[in-house]
Amino acid sequence: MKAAVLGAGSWGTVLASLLADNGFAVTIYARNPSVAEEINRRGTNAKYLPEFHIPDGVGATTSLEEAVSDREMIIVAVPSHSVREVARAAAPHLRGRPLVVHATKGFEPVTLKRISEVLEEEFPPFLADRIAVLSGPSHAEEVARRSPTAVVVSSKSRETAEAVQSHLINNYFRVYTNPDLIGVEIGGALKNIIALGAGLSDGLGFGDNAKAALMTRGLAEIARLGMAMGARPITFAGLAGVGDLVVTCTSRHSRNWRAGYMLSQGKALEDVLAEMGMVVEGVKTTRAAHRLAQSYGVEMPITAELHAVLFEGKDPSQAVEDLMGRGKTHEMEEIVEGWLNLLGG
Ligand SMILES: NC(=O)C1=CN([C@@H]2O[C@H](COP(=O)(O)OP(=O)(O)OC[C@H]3O[C@@H](n4cnc5c(N)ncnc54)[C@H](O)[C@@H]3O)[C@@H](O)[C@H]2O)C=CC1
Ligand SMILES: O=C(CO)COP(=O)(O)O
Repeated sequence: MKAAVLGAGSWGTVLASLLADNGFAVTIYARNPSVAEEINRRGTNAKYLPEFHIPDGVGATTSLEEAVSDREMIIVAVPSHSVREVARAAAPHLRGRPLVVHATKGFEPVTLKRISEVLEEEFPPFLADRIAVLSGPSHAEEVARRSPTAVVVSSKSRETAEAVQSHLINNYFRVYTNPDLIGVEIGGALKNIIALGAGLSDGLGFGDNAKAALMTRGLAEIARLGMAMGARPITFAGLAGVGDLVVTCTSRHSRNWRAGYMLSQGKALEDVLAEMGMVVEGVKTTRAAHRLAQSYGVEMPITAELHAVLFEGKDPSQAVEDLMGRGKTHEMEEIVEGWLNLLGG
């Protein structure tokens, strides 16, 4: 079986290696020729995964045509702002009916569309039921060392989700399926906002109470927007919801947490992003979620405060004070309502 992975960053490289472990011949599409050459010659991708040796069975190319033609499966692992451009360029070269799995956590910045919607628009209609999302708590650095990981795959088509599950699952990578495509995509995207907040909270010297509060109330607003956009509330109790939230808010590998921490130390956003050298999806997703919350009429106080800190120059300590000083409210009302709607509908 032959697969392609589009995007030679940390996640694309590790997913390609996972597929090679599962017996696939894999071609990574790398935009940067020196990265493709390093993967082919030395079996490394040192910028993103310093000590990782890419297994045999993985090669790289800078030709999108060579990467995608004649593949059983194509994994899209570029940042959310690049998905449409890459998909549009790949579309004319697709042959057969490959499974198309995206591993991108975010929304398209301008249109606010989910990534599977972008792929559906750019790929031929006969591939619409072959599109899936892979999400859940999965830092590339840990999958690289084959540390036990559990993730979730969703698609409009159960057959597609189960086919992807069969191709990706192995003894260190446990793959579940979930029929709620919208919820799985939204959980993976919105958790990055809360991770930025967790980094800020830790950097400001707040304790575990503060982080637990942020994660739990963060999950409440993720679920609130998710439900408004058509997700099932129960999805947010699973790997794409609470699972990913836990890993991203507590792991030293988290890019979004690290960015939040650096911001708390007084660094400017542009400097933080330049220093990271890797995509920090939560920044663009904060902007997207803030706009989505307004258009769906959903309250997202943590997201709104982070938006003010990132883009309106608000002092993080003031943001915390304003969050703590909000009017009194009830904890679970909207979630319970969502459940009741689900049970009734
Ligand atoms: N790193 C991780 O542990 C995980 C990342 N993800 C998600 O996967 C996506 C990619 O993340 P990472 O690999 O961490 O990012 P990264 O910053 O390590 O790598 C991104 C790669 O995409 C390439 N790229 C960007 N625009 C491109 C374009 N127009 N054409 C071709 N290549 C392009 C870059 O050159 C780079 O190689 C993000 O949405 C992220 O949220 C999801 C789960 C885990
Ligand atoms: O989505 C991820 C892990 O599931 C990676 O994002 P972070 O590196 O910000 O945690």
